[in-house]
Amino acid sequence: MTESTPLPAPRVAAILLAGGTGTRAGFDHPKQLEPLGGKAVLRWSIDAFDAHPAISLGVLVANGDVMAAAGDTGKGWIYADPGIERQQSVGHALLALADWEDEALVLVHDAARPGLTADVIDRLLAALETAEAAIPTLPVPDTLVEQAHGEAGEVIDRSALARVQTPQAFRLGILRRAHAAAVEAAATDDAQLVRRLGIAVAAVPGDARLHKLTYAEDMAILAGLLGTGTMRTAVGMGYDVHRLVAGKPLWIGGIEIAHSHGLEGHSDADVALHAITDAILGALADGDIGDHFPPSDPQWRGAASHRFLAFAGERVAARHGRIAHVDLTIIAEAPKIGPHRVAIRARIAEILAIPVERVSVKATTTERLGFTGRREGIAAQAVATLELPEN
Ligand SMILES: Nc1ccn([C@@H]2O[C@H](COP(=O)(O)OP(=O)(O)OP(=O)(O)O)[C@@H](O)[C@H]2O)c(=O)n1
Ligand SMILES: C[C@](O)(CO)[C@H](O)COP(=O)(O)O
Repeated sequence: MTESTPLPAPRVAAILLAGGTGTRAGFDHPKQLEPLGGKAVLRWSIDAFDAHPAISLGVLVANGDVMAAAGDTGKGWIYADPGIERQQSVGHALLALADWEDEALVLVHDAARPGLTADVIDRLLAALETAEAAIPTLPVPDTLVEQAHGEAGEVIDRSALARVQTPQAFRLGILRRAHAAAVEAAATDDAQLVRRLGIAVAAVPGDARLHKLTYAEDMAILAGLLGTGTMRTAVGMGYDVHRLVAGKPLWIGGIEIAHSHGLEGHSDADVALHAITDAILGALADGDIGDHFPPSDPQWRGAASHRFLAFAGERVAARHGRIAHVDLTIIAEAPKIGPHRVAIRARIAEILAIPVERVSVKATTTERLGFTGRREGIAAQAVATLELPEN
């Protein structure tokens, strides 16, 4: 009787799909390049595969710009051009693995899922000891209903459903067959194609951290899940002055106040909104109001200043930050601000799309001293407190 020798462990390749445009995320660059915790989203998966001892080769499917931004890769990586759809991108990666044996194993992963862990890879590879294909899944936490024309219909039994993540793990020969058979038939993932061959797909527990970046708001979820969501507090201050002249409308804090004089300026001269705009830009270290809306530019002549403030608020949102608080002090001998304070608070909160509780409006005189005391002008000071992601 001859003693049987154990078969050598199959080679394992990783296919990392970073060939999409990220249309739904709406960034001005592919979503896989969005920074997360100090590195691009796709870099998280590269690093996770690099760190896993079982994986001997990676295939990065990406165009030249994305590849360049991915930076240096550790263990062997080769590259493949993206296809029009995800399925074609996988097809290109399989061609890049043409000299690999059918018995090898392959993990197909979305670069848009940065929270890849060694545990998930281990579970998938363990499942391939007895199955030809394996995917990570998670239970469905919400009640599910059919819905049409804004009306909820029948409840769907969620105990029979699961959410499918990536990486998806396959015996390479099986994945090749599945893709060859599916040239005419699209599928949203690779496991579907394998099931169409009549081959069973094992389900292993997925991981909440494998949440997919699909929409811009997924970045905040990922930051929380991956522990990169540490925020820093940034404080900015703004100060502005405008001259009072007779017979002009007076705009302060986004509302018009009846008064004998109004403020003079290139725009509507809303001194309060200008101060807050500068405070927010200051906290962002993003220049000042004049950099973004130069007085020399005729398009801002007479402009309503709520546009400047809304712009500053949008800059905060674009950085995935939030406005924690705005504190405004208006310095005027006249008119009295007190009667208008509630309306000004509400208007500022509305422009910035934040709760009114995060807006403070105060007013003071300078006891008839100085230019404000002589009613020659009105000044405003503002302090903005922002919470911004560390990265
Ligand atoms: N032609 C494509 C399309 C998608 N992908 C990749 O497949 C993964 C999942 O696709 P999806 O989330 O749909 O990404 P996008 O196609 O970029 O997103 P969108 O549909 O919003 O444009 C992503 O990592 C994406 O980069 C790819 O490699 N090649
Ligand atoms: C592959 C996938 O991530 C599994 O859940 C998913 O099907 C991709 O879907 P998308 O609509 O192409 O983002």
